[in-house]
Amino acid sequence: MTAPPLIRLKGVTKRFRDLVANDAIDLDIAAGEVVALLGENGAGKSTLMKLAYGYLLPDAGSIEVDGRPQTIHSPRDAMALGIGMVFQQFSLLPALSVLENLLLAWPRAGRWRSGAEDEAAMEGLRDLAPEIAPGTRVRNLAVGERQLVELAKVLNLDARLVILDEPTSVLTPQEAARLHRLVRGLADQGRSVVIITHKLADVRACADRVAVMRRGKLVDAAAIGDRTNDQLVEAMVGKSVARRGRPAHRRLGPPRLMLRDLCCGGIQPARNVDLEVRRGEILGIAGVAGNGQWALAETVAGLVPPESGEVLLDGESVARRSERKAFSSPVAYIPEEPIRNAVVGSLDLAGNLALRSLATSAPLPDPAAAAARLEAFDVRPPEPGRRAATLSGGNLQKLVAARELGEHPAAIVACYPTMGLDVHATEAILGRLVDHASAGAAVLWIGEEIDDLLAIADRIAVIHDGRIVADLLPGATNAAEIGRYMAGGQSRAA
Ligand SMILES: Nc1ncnc2c1ncn2[C@@H]1O[C@H](COP(=O)(O)OP(=O)(O)OP(=O)(O)O)[C@@H](O)[C@H]1O
Repeated sequence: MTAPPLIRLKGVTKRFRDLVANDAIDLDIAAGEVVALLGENGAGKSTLMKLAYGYLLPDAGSIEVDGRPQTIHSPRDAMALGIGMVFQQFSLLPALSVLENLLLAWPRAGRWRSGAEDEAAMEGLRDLAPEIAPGTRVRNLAVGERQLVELAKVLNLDARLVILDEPTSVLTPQEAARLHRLVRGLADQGRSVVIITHKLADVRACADRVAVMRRGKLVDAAAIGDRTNDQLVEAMVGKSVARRGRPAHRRLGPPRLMLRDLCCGGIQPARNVDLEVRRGEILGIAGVAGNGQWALAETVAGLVPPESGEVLLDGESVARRSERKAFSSPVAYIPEEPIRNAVVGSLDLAGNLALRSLATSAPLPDPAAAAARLEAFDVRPPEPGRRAATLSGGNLQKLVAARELGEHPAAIVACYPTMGLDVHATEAILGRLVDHASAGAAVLWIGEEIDDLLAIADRIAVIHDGRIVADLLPGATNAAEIGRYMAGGQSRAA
């Protein structure tokens, strides 16, 4: 007799009012198996895994663990069954140290804290990331490091099934490779992993099997060796996606956005940045997260005043000098983690589109215009009156793009604008950046995918430790060279 799967979802359905987020899904996950869960934004992946994790309850269908029916009422129930989940938004407390965060979730905590307990709580993390010191405050960790702490927290709960929700969207290529090895290591120990991802590289590197969702339904499930990448993309979006490259004959005009000896403060500052972005140019900035990109972007976008130096747009200073100016900056801005930094979850979609107008007392766009904007950016569902917090992660990202890229900005600062987006939406957003540049905008694009930067940016600057260490032409460099500059290996001025 064959052993039952670790978890079996049978006819699982979840509705949010009239929206069927999961429609009679059947899915088995065996012990020791890595399943990649794919699907376009809003397909229902996170919802399905939240059902397995007891964060949501199904409206119909059943869940079996080790062959026994279970009602998983809460994450606590899930953890008792050996099911753990690492979310897109982390649940660590930034003001506490790494060790304190691990102890807070430590299931075998005694009445009094002991050195032995500290050691045991840290043991898992030591295997994952020996370089992370227990006393470091979480707020001082790079985002990739935070994710490893979060993962250690889940593994400390003796999880037999680890669910990872888009774990590599914020990681550098090197960190992603480490995570892939780690996932394979977990499978070798007999643990199961579900990895929700938009990246086919993740699927190829570590999955045994793929399951593809589309509009709430499971549309394909197969061994990884039985599907090509083209087949997977087609299963996800229903049609093949044409890649757009750099337009061959774009004319670059005079410098439009100029950063002059710009110094930006903060925990990860940027120092003495001199950059020019010409009219019609897309300047890509590559770098490992936490090397000053955040400070640079917030300063250029006019949210934070510079420590020194200048930001000029068409010769005029756009650096923040007053509170009021922060909202009236002419620079369109997609910040890092837009879900946390650029959306008001309790406001409806129309309100979020109008945030700049609300802040500057400009007239509000009418509801029909808001609906048209949501349609144009493929925000699903495109309902202006819907509360933003009910959108999927990728659709929230599209909402911010719809606000910032919907008009005709003279300059754009876009931080990781395609993070968490499916292939289709990624192409749409990159296409918008190209179109704005073609119309004369100066685009500063802080990117996560080196291949995308190489394919689309006109120039790539690399930031390391707050300084621009290289200024490269895509035709004269490659991913390996950029990776070396990102790691601080060398420096080269343009
Ligand atoms: N709490 C909620 N209330 C109302 N609708 C919701 C809620 N949570 C999710 N939805 C809707 O359910 C659908 C599926 O969302 P889900 O987050 O599962 O998608 P996803 O495939 O994980 O997307 P992404 O790749 O963008 O993260 C979306 O249309 C979303 O707007």
